[in-house]
Amino acid sequence: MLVTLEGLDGSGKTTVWGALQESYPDATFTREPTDDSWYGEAVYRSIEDADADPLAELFLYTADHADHLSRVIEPAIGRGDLVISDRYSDSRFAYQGATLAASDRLALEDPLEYVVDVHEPFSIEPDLTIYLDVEPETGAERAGATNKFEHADYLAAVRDNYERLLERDPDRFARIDANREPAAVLEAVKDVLAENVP
Ligand SMILES: Nc1ncnc2c1ncn2[C@@H]1O[C@H](COP(=O)(O)OP(=O)(O)OP(=O)(O)O)[C@@H](O)[C@H]1O
Ligand SMILES: Cc1cn([C@H]2C[C@H](O)[C@@H](COP(=O)(O)O)O2)c(=O)[nH]c1=O
Repeated sequence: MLVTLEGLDGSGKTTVWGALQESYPDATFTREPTDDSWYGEAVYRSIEDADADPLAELFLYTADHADHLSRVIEPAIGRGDLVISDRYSDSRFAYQGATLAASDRLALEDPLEYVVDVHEPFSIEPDLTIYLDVEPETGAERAGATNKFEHADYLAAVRDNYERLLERDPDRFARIDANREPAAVLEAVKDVLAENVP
């Protein structure tokens, strides 16, 4: 079973993901961007480059995802593992959807749908996506505004895209109010997992 954690920068995904490792010691815990491949390294270089080409950046993230799928996710699912990923394809749909919408790089009618279509032929849809919903200002403040994505205006556009994704796929997503204190957020996530993980 593939479970993904999604949300804005500073929503608390990594905090929750770390805490869940105690509750699910046999699960495969993984993340995007990956932190153990040269594809992931290339993505982190792009994140640090304020002038990165938005289309090139989309395909760097997507290359990292393709490698992540074949190297980590598919083998783990093949073994029957529970897989819990800190960010996955919805991050691309929401973030690169917003970046492409703000750029004149491509005249796309619907950038989010374009990014979804790029993934369609090869990616695997999660069974469950836990969306940590936080106000963009709170997310930016918690994240420390250290990179080009961690700004409230941009995160507001990303949040609008997440809302679209929840609307088009309500059965896959569980929304958690992540404006609350960490213990309350973790408790709510554990409840969702207890209801959904066999
Ligand atoms: N519910 C919470 N309330 C207040 N602070 C929180 C909460 N959850 C996490 N934090 C703090 O906010 C900061 C960002 O948390 P975390 O790295 O877990 O977020 P994230 O969603 O993984 O962010 P990013 O996507 O930028 O990596 C950390 O300092 C963390 O301790
Ligand atoms: C997977 C993915 C991530 N991003 C953005 C979101 C963050 O600002 C950075 C790094 O992620 P982290 O969780 O803070 O380590 O990258 C993105 O724009 N698109 C993606 O697909």
